[in-house]
Amino acid sequence: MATAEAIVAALVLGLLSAAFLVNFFRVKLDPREPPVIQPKIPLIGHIIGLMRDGASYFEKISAQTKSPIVTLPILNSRTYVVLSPSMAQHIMRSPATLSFDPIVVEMTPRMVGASNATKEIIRDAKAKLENRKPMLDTSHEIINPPLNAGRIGGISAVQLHLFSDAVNAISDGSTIELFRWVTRTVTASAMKTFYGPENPFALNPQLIEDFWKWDAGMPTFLLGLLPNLTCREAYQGLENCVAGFVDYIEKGRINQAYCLLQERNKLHDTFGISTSEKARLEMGIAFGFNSNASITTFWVLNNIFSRPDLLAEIRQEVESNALVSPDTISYTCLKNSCPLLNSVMRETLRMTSPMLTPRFVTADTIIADTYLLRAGSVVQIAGGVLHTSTSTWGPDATSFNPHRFLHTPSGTRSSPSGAIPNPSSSSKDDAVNPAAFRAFGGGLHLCPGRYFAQMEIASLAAVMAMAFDFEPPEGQERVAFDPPVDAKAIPVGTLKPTRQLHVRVKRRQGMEGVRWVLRYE
Ligand code: HEM
Repeated sequence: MATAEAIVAALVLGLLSAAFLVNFFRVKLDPREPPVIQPKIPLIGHIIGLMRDGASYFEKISAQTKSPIVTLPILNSRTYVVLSPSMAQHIMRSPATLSFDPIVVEMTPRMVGASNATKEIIRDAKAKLENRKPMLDTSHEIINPPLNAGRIGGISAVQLHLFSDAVNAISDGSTIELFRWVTRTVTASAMKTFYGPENPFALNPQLIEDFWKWDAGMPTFLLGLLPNLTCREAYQGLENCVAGFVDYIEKGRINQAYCLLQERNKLHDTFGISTSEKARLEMGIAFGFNSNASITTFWVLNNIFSRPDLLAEIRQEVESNALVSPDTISYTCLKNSCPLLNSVMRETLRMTSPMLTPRFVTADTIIADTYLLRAGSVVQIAGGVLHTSTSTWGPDATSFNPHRFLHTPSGTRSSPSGAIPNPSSSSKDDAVNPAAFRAFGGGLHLCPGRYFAQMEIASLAAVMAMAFDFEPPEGQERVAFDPPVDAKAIPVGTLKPTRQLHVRVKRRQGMEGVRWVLRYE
């Protein structure tokens, strides 16, 4: 009996202490904050959900509410999640207190394994006291203008030349794993274009593989889960690339790089960042150059080649409007005169880039004249939810519709049959709010590389469509298109396929001898 009483007492005590701990840690919410979605397991339920379901967890959250923004209590803090395009617009219009910079300060060093000292340099807390621009503002001013649409002609020409060489080098009838071929081709080319012919990846091509090993471990790096112990391959990949960049900087080869990289290197020198730490920061920007655009190109190729009718239409469009001589494709014509190709590219981004565009709340902020966002919290825009909302895109929101962006870069709502109304018959209500398309983020930090990225994706897709048929590899009856998207991944960027896709690349009949030229103008 005494033992039973002791057990009951211990259980009661345990429950009381658990209740005390939950209450002690439970975040104190203000009634003006967005509606709260309580997790099933107190304190950590949302963390478990996010780890388990990745970005698709937000779809589960969205199904529980009609509110345009919600509060998720996590431990003794909260995260706000935006679930509507108009609320996303409000968030993007408040960069003074909903800032990307603290996220960059926290995440960049984790991503590239930089030291705390570098983190503090990036934070540049003294800037205000010293009455000068913070380092990240200057960095922004260095990086963004040379990536503007009007200034990328030179680097685009280099990149397109390298793409043409890579396409012409494919031997007729060979079998390639498409994801690997595209990502490695784009990486090798972009590194040459941005860092010059003696870039570390050109001198040691094994670093291209190391880069992608690192890329595969990115969620672990960003979550700070001790990548040196928990994902050794990705960690070693990063360290190898960093060593390559150290050598590159020490040998003065950064002087061969595109202007923004040279200026950025000088800025890092001004702030006293050491060579090894500068090398790590190069990996941060190389991620921007290499990752999302190449993964998107893979999906665009999959989406076009898996639909014979679409492939025929795209070939017709390119041939009529962008083939400026029998072997030459002009990107300017692809951009201006190939609406179907551009629509396919944006639709592909909608389906595979559920970006979260996080912002840190630096001071209490009332948003949309209604909701209080508390200082010290993070607000994220659930790109996946916005990209698949039937009320925004129409009843076929979760499927690929190549015509969705045919008439406008923001997209048009589909009819119940899946048709996209053409502009003459469509009403204003059919136009999709531009804030619903989240692939390139938005506001002050809207991706500055988007013009370059679209040039890469459209050009590589067009030349592959013109040059090749994709046939099943030997022993396979058909090409295994449409590998499932890794929807449960924490969306660090464009989602990857969950399996390989092998294709036999056959030159098109009558075009066997063409040496393709991609040019910018
Ligand atoms: C399909 C390809 C790409 C996608 C989907 C993409 C997406 C994004 C997104 C979502 C952001 C954050 C925006 C925000 O928080 O509002 C971003 C930022 C950025 N991207 Fe891209 N990106 C792509 C390609 C590129 C390329 C090719 C470059 C460089 C040439 C690049 C350079 C950058 C830079 C420097 C930033 C940071 C902007 C800032 O801090 O203000 N991106 N990108």
